Amino acid sequence: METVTAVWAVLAAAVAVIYWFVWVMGAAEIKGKRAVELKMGSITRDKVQDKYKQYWSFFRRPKETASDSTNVPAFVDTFYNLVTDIYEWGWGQSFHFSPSIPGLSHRDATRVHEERAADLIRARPGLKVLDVGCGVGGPMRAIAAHSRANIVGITINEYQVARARAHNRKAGLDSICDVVCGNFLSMPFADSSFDAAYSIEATCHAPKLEDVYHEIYRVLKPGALYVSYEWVTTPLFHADNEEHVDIIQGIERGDALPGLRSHDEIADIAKSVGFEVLDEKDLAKPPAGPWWTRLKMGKIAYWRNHLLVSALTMLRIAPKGVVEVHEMLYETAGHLTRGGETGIFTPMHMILCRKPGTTSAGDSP
Ligand SMILES: C=C(CC[C@@H](C)[C@H]1CC[C@H]2C3=CC[C@H]4[C@H](C)[C@@H](O)CC[C@]4(C)[C@H]3CC[C@]12C)C(C)C
Ligand SMILES: C[S@@+](CC[C@H](N)C(=O)[O-])C[C@H]1O[C@@H](n2cnc3c(N)ncnc32)[C@H](O)[C@@H]1O
Repeated sequence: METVTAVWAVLAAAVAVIYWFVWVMGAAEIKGKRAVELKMGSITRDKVQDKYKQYWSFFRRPKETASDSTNVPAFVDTFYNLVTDIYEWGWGQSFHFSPSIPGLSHRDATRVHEERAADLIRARPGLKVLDVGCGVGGPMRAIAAHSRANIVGITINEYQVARARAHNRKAGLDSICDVVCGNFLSMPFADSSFDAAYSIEATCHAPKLEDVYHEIYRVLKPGALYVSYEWVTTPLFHADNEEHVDIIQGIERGDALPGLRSHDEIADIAKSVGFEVLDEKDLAKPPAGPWWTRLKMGKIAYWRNHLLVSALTMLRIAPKGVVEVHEMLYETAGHLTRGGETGIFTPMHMILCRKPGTTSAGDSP
């Protein structure tokens, strides 16, 4: 009898160990980050909690300084130091949403959404394409592999540059993918130096959309195409509805956004900097499958992750402050899900633009 119990105990322990490695730690094989490797970007271990407090102070600023947007890039940089590793570990190398597609994994649905952007700007071999707000380069690698175009990404966050470059090398795409650290409101690139550009869920961090669109317009060659997936409120949002306002403010606080824009502002802003608008639509609208189910279906996973980050912090493997950041993200996931379910918010309002003029790149198929 004791032997049977012992065998069962050994079997149960083996299953637990396999579960731990396959589900908890093993995710790193696909996503590139293990729970035990959670750092907080370029922030030193002892400064994480202070930086987290500093992040929140942005939302408590007095009214007089709220209109001063010069500190936004620094606040966004702090945010990405805090969240980049958790995003990579818990979501993957592409820091954006995508419509769910029946029969396809999240990974494949993500790739389809990224390839759609590449096809819209007609990315192809020999073109030099700009990725505005590139994160750790998930979209860049998918688009480079799909189109064989040369991609240059820009991100404000130094830590992401290092991560993106390491991933590019590992994927064997470093000969056609490059990443620079810089502010997309004032880019270190010459006028008319790119054949095409895209931005995926990144320009929402700009205090004024016209500033980043103006920069993109400047660095594009005449005739070049630009596509963006924008975070916006939809026509279903009502500013006099308390629940709506609560959801939108929750999204802004948990995602380092200086203020969400309305869907009907985007095309006017693009036109105001000189672009022709070729197409505009909410890619989340049916028949597209809901983008928020991936967030919602993970409740059990969130609790497992919460226990894991708490344990790693207690063991001093992860720095103090990771639990707070993880809790903030958990709350944000709730607000994003409500935004999707109510239909008042979309993270994929697509706008396709063209810089007027003629070029060999943008015009030919
Ligand atoms: C475009 C932006 C980021 C969009 C998404 C990639 C991220 C938004 C919310 C993030 C997450 C929320 C919950 C986390 C969870 C608690 C944790 O256990 C694992 C990671 C999360 C799933 C995390 C992953 C990335 C997001 C979905 C913004 C910033 C403009
Ligand atoms: C949500 S992530 C999306 C990253 C990438 N597009 C993707 O889908 O994986 C937003 C990105 O925009 C970048 N970003 C935000 N503000 C920026 C700024 N002022 N200049 C340059 N990059 C910025 C962030 O550093 C981050 O890489």
